[in-house]
Parts: sequence; structure tokens; C-alpha cells
Amino acid sequence: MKGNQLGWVAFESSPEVGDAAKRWLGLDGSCDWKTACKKQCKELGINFKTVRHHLARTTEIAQSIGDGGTAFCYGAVHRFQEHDIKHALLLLRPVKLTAANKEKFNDIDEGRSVLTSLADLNMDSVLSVCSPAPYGDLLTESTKLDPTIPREETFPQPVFEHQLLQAVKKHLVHGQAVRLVPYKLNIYGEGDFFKPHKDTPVNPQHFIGTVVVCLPSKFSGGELLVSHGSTCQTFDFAEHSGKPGVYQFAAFYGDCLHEIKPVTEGRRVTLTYHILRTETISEPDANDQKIYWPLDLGQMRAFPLARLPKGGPVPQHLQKALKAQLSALSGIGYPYVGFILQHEYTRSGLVPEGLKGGDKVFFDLLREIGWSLRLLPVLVVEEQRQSEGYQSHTQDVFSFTKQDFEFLNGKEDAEFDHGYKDEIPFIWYGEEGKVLEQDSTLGCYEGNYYEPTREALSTYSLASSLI
Ligand SMILES: O=C(O)CCC(=O)C(=O)O
Ligand SMILES: [Fe+2]
Repeated sequence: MKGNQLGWVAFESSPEVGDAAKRWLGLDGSCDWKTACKKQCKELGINFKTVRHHLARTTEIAQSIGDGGTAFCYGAVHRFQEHDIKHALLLLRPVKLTAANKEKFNDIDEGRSVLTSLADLNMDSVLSVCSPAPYGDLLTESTKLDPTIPREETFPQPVFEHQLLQAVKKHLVHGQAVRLVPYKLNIYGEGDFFKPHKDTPVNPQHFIGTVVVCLPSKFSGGELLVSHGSTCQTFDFAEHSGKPGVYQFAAFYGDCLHEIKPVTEGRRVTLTYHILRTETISEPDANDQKIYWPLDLGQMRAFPLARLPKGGPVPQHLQKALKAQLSALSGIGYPYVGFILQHEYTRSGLVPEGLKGGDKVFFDLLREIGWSLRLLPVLVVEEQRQSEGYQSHTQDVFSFTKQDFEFLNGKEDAEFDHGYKDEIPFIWYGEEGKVLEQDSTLGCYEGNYYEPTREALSTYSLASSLI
């Protein structure tokens, strides 16, 4: 087929799931991309070497574009404005206690709410409505206290949320239409921590990420570590903790693994918000204009980021080069090229408007240079092997169908799709991938025979492919 289409999506597969997937797919020793590509070229009657040359060049260009990608997190220290302080209040109502918790926390009055200043927390009253985190010690191995935050007309004050929203829009989601929804309050005492995790999207279709706001309560330790790929960013809120009127925040994409190191002293109090994609950009109305004080985001002191993205628009010469390579491929009749996205997406969240960070930049570029794009779920099979001092790492990408997804997500009667499993040369455009350099050692794999369970699969899909 002539012409080009770009696709996306994928499915996260741990190496173990990958092994089993290969078995399901009935793959033997001939499943590296070069073999598949050669076969495809033969069928199409086109020259494999030429295709290979253009794909190699496309990979190089795509990776340089990826290197200039955008940040996966942002954070800053800020101060409540004088005139906001009297409005910056937090209303807390205790969560429903379970029978077991009732015994442990019998002095908590479920019917009572507490009002406290966001700018100067009254910890005694906050704690009086707290109950243990619902997910308990087993999962998080933490002892967080977690009251619900009801959403009422005036809480928290729009000015405060508006400042957060502006910062998120400007520094994380690059103007995408998003809103913030208060989620919960976490209180960590001495020794409390939160193991590495990804936040569960309450609304997978619109969930983009999380904002953590650290409220003024003095503590030590408790660093927030956020990672994406091989980059890890630390947000150390301890230094400015406990300063009345000062709040600190960090915002990150929902597929980022994050953790809280143990608090060594004091109490660390955080308010979390979910960043949700909205369908339309809502213009602030006249009333909003009155409430919102002109914001000076420049006053926010940003945390230095671990890997400063070069960001900005993709340079013209790279745009041209990419276009030339893709045109060459389509000119000789090569039908598809797949690009692996850098972020992970939920199945329903993988839509052009919901693309994160560098993925959005890359997608916009491809669209700009006139390629039709398609978001396509794929299965990424990753393998690390070590034999006789020789290490190899292979990554293969397979088409992935709705039927596969339903099976892996436990839909009744769904079966793994044994048909349609084309292999496509996919290209990683960021730091991750080197598809063109992979070796074909899959055939000799003799690892443990492993039957994956549906439960082993995560909510997120490892984003993938363009075609
Ligand atoms: O307290 C924090 O800094 C983050 C809390 C968190 O990750 C969560 O509640 O899921
Ligand atoms: Fe979290």
C-alpha cells in the first residue's frame, strides 16, 4: 500500500509477559524485525537495503527530535498572596471508618468537619478528623492518614487552584485543556513513606497526571522522587516546609513512577489533585476575572529539573530531514513506519489531545508535515539475556488487537488473538530505543516457562507506534 499512516499505542509487557506472549504468538527463532522487514520487502517487491537505509536514518532523526523533548514533571515554591490568605481554607471531613479502624480511632467523630487555613495549618484540628489511608499498610507500607476532601463551592479557593493550573498548563501540558480535581490529603508522620507507585486513574479516559501540593507543616526527609525512563527528579520540600504562607508543589504525568522517602521528623502534609483533560478550553468569564488576581508566575521559584529539556519547536532542518526520509519510504512503496511513544497511556486515554510531553511535540510535527496518523495498540516484547558474558537486549513490537486487550483485561470469553500478528519495524524516537541495532537472539531463548496472569498486567499501555 502506498501512502503513509502513523499509528500509536501499545501494551506494557514485563519480560515475563513477553515470554508468554511469544509463546502465544507461536514465535520461533525468526521474529526479529529485520527478518520480518525483509519478508515484507520481498512480498512488496522492494529493495530491503534501501528500506533499511531510510529506516536507519529515520531513527537517527527521530531520536534527535526525542532528545529535545519536553519535561515529564515540574515543581515550584510559591507564596499565598496576602489577599488570598483569608480565603485559603481547607475543609476536611473524615472518611467513613471501617469496623476495624473504628476501634483503633475511636475518638474520631465521623460527623464533624474541620476548617483550617491552607497557609498556616492547624495540625491538631487536621489530625482530629484523620483516619488511616484506605489502602492500608500492605500495599503502601505506609501509615498515611487520609481524610476526604469534599469539593464545596469555595474550597479550596479558586485563586490558589488557578495558580496551580496556570503553572501546570505552562510548564507541563503545554497549553492543553486541563482542569484540576482535588483528590486527597496525605499526612506522613515520622517514619512514614510511600513506596514507588503509579497513581490509579479514577477517570482513565481523561487522567493526565497528578499535582502534589505540600502544605506548610515542618518536617525533614520525605523527598518526593518522580521518574520517567531513566531520569529521576527529586522534589525536596523539607527545606521550605513549615513556613507560614508558603506552599510548594510538584506536577507530573500519570505514567511516572513516584515515591516518598521516609519522613525523619515532623509531619509532611500534602494535598493531591488529579490533572484531567477537558474536551474544550473554557474561557474565564467576567466573574472569574474579578476573583483571579493577576498572576505573576515569574515569582514562583521552580525546582531545578534533573534533565533540563531543550524543549521548544523542532528545528526546521530536522523537520525537513524527517519528511524527506518518510517520503522516500513511501515513494518506494514501503507502507508503514511505527514510532514508539515515550509515555504510557491507558487504552481510553490514548487520543491525540491526551498525548503527553514529547509525544505531543512529535505527533504535532508529523501531523504538520502532512502524514496521516493512526493510534494503534501494540505489544512490546522486551528481553534481556546474558550468556557466557555476552549481554543482549531485544525489543520487538507486534500488532495488538482489541481482542488481545480484552483477553488480558479479563473480559469473559475473550481469547488471545492468534491471527493478525504482523511485525512492523518500530522506531523509538527518544533515548530508549535502538530497534535497528537489535540482534536476533530470540530463537535461542530458553528462559523459565511462565504463564502470566491477567492481574500481572498494568492499567497502562506502553505507548507505541506510528505507521
Ligand atoms: O505525598 C506525596 O508527595 C505524594 C502522594 C502520592 O503519591 C499519592 O497520594 O498517590
Ligand atoms: Fe501517588
